Amino acid sequence: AYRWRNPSCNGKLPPGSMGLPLLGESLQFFTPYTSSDIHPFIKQKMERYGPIFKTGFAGRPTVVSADQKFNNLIFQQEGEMFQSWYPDTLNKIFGRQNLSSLHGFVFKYVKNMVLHMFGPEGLKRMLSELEQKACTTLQHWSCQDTLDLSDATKRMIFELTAKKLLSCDSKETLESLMNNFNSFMEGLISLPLNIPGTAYHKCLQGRKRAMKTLKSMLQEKREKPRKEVSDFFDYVVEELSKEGTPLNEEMALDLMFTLLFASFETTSLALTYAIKALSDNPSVLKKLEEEHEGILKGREDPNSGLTWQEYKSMTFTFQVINETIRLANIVPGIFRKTLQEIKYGGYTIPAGWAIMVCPPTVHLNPTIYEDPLSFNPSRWVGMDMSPASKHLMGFGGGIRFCVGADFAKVQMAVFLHNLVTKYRWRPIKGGNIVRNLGLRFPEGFYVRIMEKDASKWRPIKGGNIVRNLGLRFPEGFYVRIMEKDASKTPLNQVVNHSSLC
Ligand code: HEM
Repeated sequence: AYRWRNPSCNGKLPPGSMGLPLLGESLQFFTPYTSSDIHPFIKQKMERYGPIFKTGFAGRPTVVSADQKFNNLIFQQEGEMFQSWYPDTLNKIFGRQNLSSLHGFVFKYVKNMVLHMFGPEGLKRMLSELEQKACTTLQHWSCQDTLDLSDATKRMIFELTAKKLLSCDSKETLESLMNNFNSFMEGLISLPLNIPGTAYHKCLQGRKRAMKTLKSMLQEKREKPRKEVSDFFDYVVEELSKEGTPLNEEMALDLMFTLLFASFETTSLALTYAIKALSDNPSVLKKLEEEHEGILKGREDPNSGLTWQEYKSMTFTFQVINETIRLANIVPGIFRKTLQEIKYGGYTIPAGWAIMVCPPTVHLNPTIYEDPLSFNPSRWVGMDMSPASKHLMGFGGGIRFCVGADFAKVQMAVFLHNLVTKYRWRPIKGGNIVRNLGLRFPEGFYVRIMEKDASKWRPIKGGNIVRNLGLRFPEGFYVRIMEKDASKTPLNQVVNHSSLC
């Protein structure tokens, strides 16, 4: 305990406290919180010790950095002074392979995949596939009375990613893979107690089952390799068949699992956050709608799909995405370990210590972003929009910068384009909507999102009700009010609001 609390060092260690032996201050760090602000634990420590402080995290002495210059040094010196590192519990969960050792493959293969998809023909196909997925998903969503946005987005991105990575179309396989990933995610940040019933146990079981599915898919692919490489799994199979390749089957499976994990949870969270932020900020939504309506108006053929030029012209959309990445803080901590003794800012950090770069401390710093907690995409006008700028590290930085960043942005932009040009929605939570609407609908009524030409539905006419409802539907939109048991209400039997008041 003494040695844990007083680590040896050839100089002055950053200030801070180490917490309990081994456990350190992990529990405080993982305390859930509901605000969009910096984690209260980090905030408290920064106020007390400044932007660089020491703590104990996941069994390791750790230095947390909220210092911009130090963050840059950490990203730029990857492989020299610092190296990617994940807490040991994560390595255990992810299998025997250290995730870091997969970096070379990840980089090469994801680059290949992206190049393949984003080549001259690939690009067109990619946009059309993404748009098709957005259209079918939104159609499905609009047929439901209400939906949990976070779950629904997750499902959509998972299906899309599984298709691009594995060409997996089978509903059952997707369902089972997704369930296993969900179990995995739920226990990823939990106490490592491998006893049946615990979240950690479910997490390990989820991973085990998902790996089994991936293994049988890989075997199938190896038995019947395709002539043309069309998904990411094909690249892996091709590489496995090469003589002298350092990639083995176990690493390949770890890689597939990691990629599914790295891409679906992050992108779906970002999209959910964007839609929520748009709902909460009507003026931003209006501006976004205008940009996308403009794209539709500028088309010669109104039925043609999105083109790359159109995508590139989405200036405001990119600002919305940047603002989302800044505020959503999807990856709240990026981990490294020191390969040698580091001297910085008068402090000495011994070799072998963990370093945690904390992006929210930069993203929510009021000296960089005025009124940092407000969702204001226009703040990006004239700012460095590159996703790897020193003020935006949602996708990391340096050589480990997220290889899927461009892919994630295209997915988000295409989905938002289809959402704002064809649909309207309203956030509801339980019976709240009844009170929020300002009308006296009985508790339990729902408002449904509709396609613009819902002409068969009985209209509650005029802009008045729209304004009264606090909804921002343009004139001529229809609102369908349904009884709770909407499944039994025939489409043409719509309740007029006046009869409910
Ligand atoms: C909004 C969506 C996303 C966010 C916020 C995000 C965030 C990040 C961050 C912060 C890193 C740096 C990790 C580090 O330095 O240790 C990273 C790396 C990475 N991301 Fe993403 N990511 C997103 C989407 C994706 C997608 C769609 C893919 C796959 C197609 C992907 C695959 C990867 C990979 C392979 C790495 C490199 C891991 C390594 O080199 O160790 N990510 N991502």
